[in-house]
Amino acid sequence: MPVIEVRNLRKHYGGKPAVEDVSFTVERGEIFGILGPNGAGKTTTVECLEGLRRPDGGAATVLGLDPWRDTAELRQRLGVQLQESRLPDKLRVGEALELYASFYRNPADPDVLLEQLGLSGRRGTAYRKLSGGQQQRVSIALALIGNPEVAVLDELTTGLDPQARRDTWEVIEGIRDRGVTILLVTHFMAEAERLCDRIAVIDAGRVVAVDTPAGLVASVADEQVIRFRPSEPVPDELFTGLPEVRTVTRRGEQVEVSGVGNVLHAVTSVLARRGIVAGELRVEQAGLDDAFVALTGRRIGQGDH
Ligand SMILES: Nc1ncnc2c1ncn2[C@@H]1O[C@H](COP(=O)(O)OP(=O)(O)OP(=O)(O)O)[C@@H](O)[C@H]1O
Repeated sequence: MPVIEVRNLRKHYGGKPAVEDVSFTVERGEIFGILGPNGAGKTTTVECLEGLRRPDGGAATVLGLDPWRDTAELRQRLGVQLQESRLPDKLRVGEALELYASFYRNPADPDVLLEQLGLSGRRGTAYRKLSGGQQQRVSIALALIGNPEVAVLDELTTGLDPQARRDTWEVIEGIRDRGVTILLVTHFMAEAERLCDRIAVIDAGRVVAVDTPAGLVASVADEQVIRFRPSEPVPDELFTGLPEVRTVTRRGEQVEVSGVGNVLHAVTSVLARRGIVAGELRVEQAGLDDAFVALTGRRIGQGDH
């Protein structure tokens, strides 16, 4: 039996759709990613799984339980890291863990958990005195203090520097190795690619693909991405009219053209005819980032390189 099963989930806020049609299943021991741009409906989906919101349509079960009806039972078995979870500034790390442990039937040993998360020296430190990465690890510890079978981690590494982010990824892999199934909400491509066994790509309240990171990349494997800085402004239409071109995106002055076949020749020819020089020209095979653009027509995870 899957650990999480979501079928045609739907949730509207005041008539406005947040989740239109979301279906996926998560198997025991997986790190399953929900990837999508801001406002895609990721948080609403996981809030339905946590019993915090009642779906308007469809069905969801977690560990065979109905999150809305069996909330009390589910809370004992599901760990939740809240988005931007904040604790009272003066609360010490050890106190926070003891407090949260008291909510559970069968809590983890706070000292063991702090050791596993590299926080054993911080037991007596006030929450506000911790670095961003340490605060994040405390919020992960709080999600795990009830010894959950499933943990939902929402925007795990948002706001962390690259080193703290990599350290956190190692922590998550360690938790999975202990047998905890993890549902990871993210808009960072590198995070999804590195950590997730499978990913549901969500856009505008709908699942547009569910696959392994490699499978998602393979779906655009014949695609190339050309990046360059034109010597003068060029309109998108110059490229979008070419049969080889799929998408045109811009990052500041840089133009990114993705396409298939001999797209490089097509792009450089059209530029040459106009006497435009393509500075800093680079050609790359498609990655998860590009698979996402191909699936949704949009780019997310900027700055995540
Ligand atoms: N309580 C609410 N009341 C009304 N609208 C809401 C509420 N919560 C979310 N929304 C809207 O529902 C849509 C989906 O939001 P949701 O937070 O689920 O997306 P998300 O993918 O998690 O985005 P983010 O990455 O920004 O958290 C958005 O358009 C959002 O503005």
